[in-house]
Amino acid sequence: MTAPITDTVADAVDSRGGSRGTTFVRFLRRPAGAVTAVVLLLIVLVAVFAPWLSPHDPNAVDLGLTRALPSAEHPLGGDTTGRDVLSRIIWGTQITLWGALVAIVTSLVIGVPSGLAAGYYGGAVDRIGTWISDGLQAIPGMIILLIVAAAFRNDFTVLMITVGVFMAPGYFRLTRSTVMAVRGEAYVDAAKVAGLSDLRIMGRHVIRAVVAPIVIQSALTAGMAMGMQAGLQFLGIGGGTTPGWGAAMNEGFRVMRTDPLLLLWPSLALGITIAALAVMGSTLADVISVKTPTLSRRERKRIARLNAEKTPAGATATTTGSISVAAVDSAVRLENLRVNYETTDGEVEVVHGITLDVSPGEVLGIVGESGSGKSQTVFSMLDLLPKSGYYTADAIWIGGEDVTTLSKRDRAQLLGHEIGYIPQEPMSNLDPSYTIGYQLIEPLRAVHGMSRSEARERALAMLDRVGIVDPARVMKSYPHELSGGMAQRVLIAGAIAGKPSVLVADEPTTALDVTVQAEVLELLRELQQEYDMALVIVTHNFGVVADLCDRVVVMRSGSIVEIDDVGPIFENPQSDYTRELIAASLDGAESRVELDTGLDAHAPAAPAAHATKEQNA
Ligand SMILES: Nc1ncnc2c1ncn2[C@@H]1O[C@H](COP(=O)(O)OP(=O)(O)OP(=O)(O)O)[C@@H](O)[C@H]1O
Repeated sequence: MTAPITDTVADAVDSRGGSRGTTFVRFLRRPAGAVTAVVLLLIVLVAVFAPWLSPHDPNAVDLGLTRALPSAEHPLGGDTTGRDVLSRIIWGTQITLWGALVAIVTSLVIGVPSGLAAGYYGGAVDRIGTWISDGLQAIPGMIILLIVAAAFRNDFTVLMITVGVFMAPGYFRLTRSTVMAVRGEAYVDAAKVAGLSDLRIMGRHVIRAVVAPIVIQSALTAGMAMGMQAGLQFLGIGGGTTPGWGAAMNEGFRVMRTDPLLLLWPSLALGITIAALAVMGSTLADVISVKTPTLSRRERKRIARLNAEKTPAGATATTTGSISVAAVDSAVRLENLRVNYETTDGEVEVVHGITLDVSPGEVLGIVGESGSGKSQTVFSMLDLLPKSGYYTADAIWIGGEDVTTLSKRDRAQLLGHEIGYIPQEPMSNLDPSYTIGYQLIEPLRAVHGMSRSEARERALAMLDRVGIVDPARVMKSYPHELSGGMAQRVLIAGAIAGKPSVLVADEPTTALDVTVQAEVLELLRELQQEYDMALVIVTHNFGVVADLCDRVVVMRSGSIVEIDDVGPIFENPQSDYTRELIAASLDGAESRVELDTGLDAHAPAAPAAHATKEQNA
């Protein structure tokens, strides 16, 4: 038996040095992250080394320097009272960063513990915390700041502490909602059961969930605090003799017409710092939320090779399912297909080595409960897995050719030619900005090399064929003008326009009104027979299976539990799971026969209790 693929991937990941790098490393790998890190580091260095970097005393007045233009000795010139602008900007960096730090620490100290307590305990603690937070937000902060400035003689640090108090509700709400989302997690219960104190659980386990959002929030709050600080200084509050950027902007603003540079320098300093913090916040959010970095093609091949090497000689990989015809005679054949996703918890295998095939002209149903791996199986067939996922397979045969040897590009060429695809959600698969005609004609021209008039003719014919009443009008319509049933017919028309030999339909009726489901299934059956296509239909409805399919694959938790012709599956299911699925699917549903003989011939809901293909033919 082969080693579990996840072990091998873990090995591979470890061999690359930890779980694909820390958040910080991933942040630095992004161009925006690297640039902002460098910019912010420089700003911090300027602030720390201000006494050494500043060429002059920032408060020293030299009347000869009044409004002086930039020169070699004073690279940014002099201000309105004859002080060196560069020195004041450098010292202003220190003041600005200090102010932001004071405000953030104050917000953190107030907002995070109170948010933790409110989210963790809920009830009265939460209510009181929320009232205070709402109350703080309702108070006009500027008036309080003016009072504080007057009471504390414009003390800059006290003012920034006050700014921090007004920013604390942001941290409170963020922490509270994050904690609420995790407080019911099994690991929190487990910690409680283990007898840990609430304080310890919050401090050790729950706080971990809030660290990432708080770091992001802090980057944004720092920018806001700097903006407020500059705003206050601009209004002449909290400035004093402190060489702050806001005070410099105030001065520059007053002489903007005659000495615009005096406004430019502090504005640039503030703008660059706030922009860097904002970009850092959004890049961090990106890095932290998108925790599914993709493995390169080469890496995936290496992992597949490592797995193969781990398989003992003579042993074959565990696989479920079976095949019915020789590979070259099949329309599609999957051999030992595995699908993996990279998640925050590492590599997860969601399809565990399945083998199945479809003959030309055959209808194969893939059934199973939600999450059983049906869609992942067909996405692998189509090579349409999302970036964070990948498959490995001994072979995937399409039209008698093993397509795993093809390049990504050649593989894509099969779509629309060899394989057609009908998705689950018709509306979201049509572009709202283009007419139906454009969306049908474009692929026929681009993929099938038809002229505009040929493509238009084919599109009209296909729309007519799928039962669209006024094709010429629908061609001019936009998706929002169509009903769900019409949209699905349009997509079916698009899928078969290239006359594929295999049509893959992923729950094609799930999103449709129950009254049109049967019509769409009927249409699929007709088209499949008319074009003699193999049809792979994903569903969790055994009624659909009974109605449409020749053979059925029953999937559960990423494996095939049963694969057989429709007759035997219904008459004598081998697995209890299949039996339960049939019972659940058909329980209480009217049969198609009952519906067809009923009053409304067009109202056959979830098709098909005990109907068979023969009965419906
Ligand atoms: N992007 C993803 N990242 C991680 N796991 C995923 C991702 N997409 C799907 N999965 C997992 O793969 C498994 C199979 O999903 P799949 O979509 O194939 O189920 P399904 O049988 O088609 O279900 P449904 O009938 O609900 O569409 C599920 O456990 C799902 O959580």
